[in-house]
Amino acid sequence: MQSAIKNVTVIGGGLMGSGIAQVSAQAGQNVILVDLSSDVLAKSQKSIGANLGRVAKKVYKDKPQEGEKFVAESMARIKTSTDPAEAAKSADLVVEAIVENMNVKHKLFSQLDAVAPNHTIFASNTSSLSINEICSVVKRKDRFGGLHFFNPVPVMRLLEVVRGAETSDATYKTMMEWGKAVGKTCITCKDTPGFVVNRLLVPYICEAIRLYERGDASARDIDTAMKLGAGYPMGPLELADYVGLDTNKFILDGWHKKYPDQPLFNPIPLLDKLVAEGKLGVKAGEGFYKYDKK
Ligand SMILES: CCCCCCCC(=O)CC(=O)SCCNC(=O)CCNC(=O)[C@H](O)C(C)(C)COP(=O)(O)OP(=O)(O)OC[C@H]1O[C@@H](n2cnc3c(N)ncnc32)[C@H](O)[C@@H]1OP(=O)(O)O
Ligand SMILES: NC(=O)C1=CN([C@@H]2O[C@H](COP(=O)(O)OP(=O)(O)OC[C@H]3O[C@@H](n4cnc5c(N)ncnc54)[C@H](O)[C@@H]3O)[C@@H](O)[C@H]2O)C=CC1
Repeated sequence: MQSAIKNVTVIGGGLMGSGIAQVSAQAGQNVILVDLSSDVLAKSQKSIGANLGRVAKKVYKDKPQEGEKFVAESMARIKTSTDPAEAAKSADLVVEAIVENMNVKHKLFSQLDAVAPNHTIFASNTSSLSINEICSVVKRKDRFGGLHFFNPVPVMRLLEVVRGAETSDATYKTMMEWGKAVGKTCITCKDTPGFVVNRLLVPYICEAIRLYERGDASARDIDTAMKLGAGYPMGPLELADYVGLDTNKFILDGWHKKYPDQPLFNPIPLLDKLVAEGKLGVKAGEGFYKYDKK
């Protein structure tokens, strides 16, 4: 699948941004990966190299030399920068994957809107914020939408393409084509809380935490139940630890504030307690389970 997009600027070089940069470069796009921290960028490049190696091992199983060439060429397509404005100047598409905070996203997009070429499409990878609210600060509302990837980006095959109230047909079509070009199956979402996946996943995980909090079953049994009884690759509490309990809480709190009458979004005392104790899941070494710290 051809895409009109050739130059992609990915802003935020953390977990999601590095994955988005990887799949874009793998698909032959020129990428600039931006973060405020050059340490983060160095770490991202390292993890992208390792993950490309995993892909190469699989795709070029019997042709190690071609595998090495694939890794080297993909890596060469990724430049890095600590200057978002400068990096947006050559972009056909900007994908934002910075911290999940409306004010910070507003600040970034208004800065980019002033310098990016007219044709440049802006997209946010937000998992829980409204696309219409994020794009309220830019003039190019017709060239703005959501491109919501899933973690781990190189492995998860879905891309949610979110149409805001003013996203044009042309922008939507370009985003869908680009998603296909980077190897994803795209679905179309409206700008509703959590789009499709997180609107279902967040209440599901929260109900699992409430079930455990009530003492109805052990954490292990809840996870085993959903893996063996419903065919999920991870149980809900394992997934909560994997995503990060702070992220779970952040999303829940934001939605509770916005939709106080929706009981599914009510706060969960056990989740609040674990986060207050710093038990944030895999990244902290402990959440519902204990992990070796990386
Ligand atoms: C309240 C909730 C709030 C959520 C809100 C925030 C989040 C969001 O906005 C949206 C999200 O992302 S939600 C999370 C979505 N992700 C999931 O549900 C992951 C579920 N887990 C899995 O699929 C597998 O356990 C998983 C794929 C992770 C690991 O699979 P395995 O256990 O089988 O482990 P492996 O054998 O190591 O890996 C399987 C294959 O994948 C390859 N691989 C893994 N990581 C990779 C990476 N980073 N890059 C490239 N390849 C990678 C690995 O090589 C292996 O390949 P094969 O050898 O061919 O099988
Ligand atoms: N973690 C997950 O499973 C998923 C997260 N998302 C969304 O993706 C976005 C990023 O999430 P993660 O990658 O998990 O976060 P992360 O914390 O791993 O990475 C964010 C990066 O953005 C950088 N950053 C912050 N402000 C910046 C700015 N103004 N300019 C340039 N860089 C800046 C930080 O230095 C950090 O490296 C969030 O909106 C999140 O909701 C979406 C799908 C899944």
